[in-house]
Amino acid sequence: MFKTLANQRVLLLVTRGAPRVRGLATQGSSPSFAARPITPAVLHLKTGQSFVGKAFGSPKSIFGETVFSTSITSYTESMTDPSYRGQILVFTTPMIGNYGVPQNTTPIDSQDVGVVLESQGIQCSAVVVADLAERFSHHKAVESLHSWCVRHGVPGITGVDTRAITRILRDQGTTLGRLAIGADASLPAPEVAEYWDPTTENLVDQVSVREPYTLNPEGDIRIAVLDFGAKANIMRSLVRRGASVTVLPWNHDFNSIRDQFDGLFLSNGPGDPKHCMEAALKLRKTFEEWDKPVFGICMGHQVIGMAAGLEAYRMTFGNRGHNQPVLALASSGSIKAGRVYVTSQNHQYALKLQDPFPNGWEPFFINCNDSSVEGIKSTADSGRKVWGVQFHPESAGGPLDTIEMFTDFLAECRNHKERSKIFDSATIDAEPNHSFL
Ligand SMILES: NC(=O)CC[C@H](N)C(=O)O
Repeated sequence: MFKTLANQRVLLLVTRGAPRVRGLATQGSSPSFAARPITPAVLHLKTGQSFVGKAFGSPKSIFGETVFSTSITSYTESMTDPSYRGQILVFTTPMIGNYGVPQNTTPIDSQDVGVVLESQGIQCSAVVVADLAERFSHHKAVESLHSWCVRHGVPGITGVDTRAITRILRDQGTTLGRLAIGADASLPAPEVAEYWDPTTENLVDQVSVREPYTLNPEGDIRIAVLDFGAKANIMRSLVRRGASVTVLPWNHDFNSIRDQFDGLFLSNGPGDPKHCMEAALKLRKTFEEWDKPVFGICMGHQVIGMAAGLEAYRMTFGNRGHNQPVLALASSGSIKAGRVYVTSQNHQYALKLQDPFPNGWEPFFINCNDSSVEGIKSTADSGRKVWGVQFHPESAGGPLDTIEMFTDFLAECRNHKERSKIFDSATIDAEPNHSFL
């Protein structure tokens, strides 16, 4: 009796659900679906393991660094994050592609950053999914994950056990890989020496903006962004809070123009932070001579740490996902000491927790899973307002637990600007009046 009722309920749900699914199909869903011919693909790891599957996206073979992400949504945002440059991205979520890909352009005006996703195109070298959704459905979707990858020349493999790959990567760490497509898939795995290691290159230089540009020039405060491979949502988060944002190349001589700005922001970016030592040394000079607020995210946080005298190291498999818990060790603005915040992350390197911390600096956040440093800040008595966080407060995708850190940063920039105005007028008033001499 119970069984029959339960079955009826299931049937009811199915029939009730059907018209809604048909309704959606008229907009933003797969056009007429035709099965693609099967192209073989193999993912080889430098350590000797190989995984056989089916190709999708661009039919070309590539090398890269194989990493895994535990995020369950936002494959479009992750794939356009410049920090994934040079990486073969394995999604642990079994089915990827269900909601397709949106149009990635917005009308460019001074308030907008010109893209809907995190950059103009796909940044990772390849994607690895257990089960590619060939059909998609979303009101904003204009194409499938497969066709988007074809347009951007990015290959993918599906039909492989991403749990098995992830367990290998968790045990042995992020590993160099080769995705072999089509005829290449029947060739033997490459020799160990053939694997290309993207971290030997300065990837930041490949993704950073070439020429400075300004968004929202009417903003009440001027923020300079050093672009190490910035996600678009960082610029959106600053512009939406009223700031004028000038994006500069990662190695720009900020010190020569710093007086035009009310604050400095250092973005995320791909690869090994040691390639950004030049920026860290310039920033050290900034800290010595300029007391306006500075905020950095991910690579930006690592550069702040190196400028402060901390060391960056390579983690075993890094943290990539949208569910990383971090514990705040200090209070600052919207952040309260003792609280745990769930964060979005994508990094392979971290700052070393050293004891004692350099003078004028303190740990700000710590990762609840692996105790890695998740943030640093200048101490209250340092005379500076500087924060660096390893996670992404702007998320895209991921939780918005720490989004108010942008408000905190801009509030400090506005405070500093106001204080300097008062100080400047007080200085002018206090100047001796020589007119009677
Ligand atoms: N998202 C980032 O900025 C990453 C920083 C650096 N490339 C790392 O992997 O640690």
